[in-house]
Amino acid sequence: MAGPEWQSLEQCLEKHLPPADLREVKRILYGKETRKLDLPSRAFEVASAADFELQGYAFEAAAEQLRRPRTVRVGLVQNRIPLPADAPVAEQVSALHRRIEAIVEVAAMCGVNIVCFQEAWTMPFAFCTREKLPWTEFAESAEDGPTTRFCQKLAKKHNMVIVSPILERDGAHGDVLWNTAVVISNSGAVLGKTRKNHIPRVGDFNESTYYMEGNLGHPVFQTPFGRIAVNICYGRHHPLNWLLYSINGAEIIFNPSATIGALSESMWPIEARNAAIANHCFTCAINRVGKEYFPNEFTSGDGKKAHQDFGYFYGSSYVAAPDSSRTPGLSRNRDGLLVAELDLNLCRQVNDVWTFKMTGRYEMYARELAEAVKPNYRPNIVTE
Ligand SMILES: NC(=O)NCCC(=O)O
Repeated sequence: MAGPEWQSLEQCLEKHLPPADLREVKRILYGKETRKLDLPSRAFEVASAADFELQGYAFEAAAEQLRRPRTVRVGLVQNRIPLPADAPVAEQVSALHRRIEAIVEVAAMCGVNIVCFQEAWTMPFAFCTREKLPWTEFAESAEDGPTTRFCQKLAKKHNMVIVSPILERDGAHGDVLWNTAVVISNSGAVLGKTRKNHIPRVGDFNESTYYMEGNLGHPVFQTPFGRIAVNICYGRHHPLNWLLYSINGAEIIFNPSATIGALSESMWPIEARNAAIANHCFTCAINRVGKEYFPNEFTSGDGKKAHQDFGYFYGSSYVAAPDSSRTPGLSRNRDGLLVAELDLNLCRQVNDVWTFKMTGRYEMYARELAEAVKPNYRPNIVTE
């Protein structure tokens, strides 16, 4: 499996396909072409000096007579950890704050209204180790921890909604941990929080060692820039999880993730895109970048040798739209900011054409599911 030397699917297609073939391949793999955003040259200069990639695209909707365009710019941030995983905890957190602050400055230059960071962005993705200390020391209060306070300042300064996925320490309930995304309003107030509903039990993703499945349901946050929800990482494999955010009115669903190539790279371009189509909304898939090495070896419980890394986090963050179009991905190997301009009117326009909300048989599914979860359920299999 390719590591950082393989930059991206897009770069490979562009390098090898003749233009006519490339057009057709892109039509199928990426849908209607997204327009390149004209971002300020200063933003590109700052991004380049700070060694991160900047890309911008716009999704368009048809003009309506009664509604004005509902245009919003989202920013997706992917990054590697700037310090090694065995550096002191406070230094790692501080280095990540500085890195994200620099990227958010550029997001502000690009007119971003809502920015979302990657899953557990203030720490290395240490859940593979199954060790408690020092990793649990990265957990913070969602309401008033140092990272939330840091994000509040940024949100207010840039008039930007910030989605900040962290490892949460819940002091009000016995100091337990959660995998949480804090949503901070552009006013700087904490609008609320949402928790990861599905915990992976696959490969080295040993996350149930640290926290349990979220207990906050499927909240949707009304912001001045649209209704948003956060489906954290492994939740993207669960169509009903996306559905319930959509049923609660989400127009944009962020999917902050941490996932590796050997496990999920072939699923990555499909799942968030499919969710955008199936739920008539925009989805924003964000993945971290690079390899993270841990001080102590761990095994994957598969009879193979112990090792000190998880595998390769392949970045490739992208935005998908309800009409099946999507942006190209950020690269697999660099920190990056993807800016996407969305016209939220597209959600209802596609809904009116494809009518999934109208043709979905929710009452039938609800009835049958209610039966299927009963312990004495007998599957409805017809035999001769
Ligand atoms: N962080 C996380 O839930 N990763 C699980 C692996 C995957 O969903 O690809």
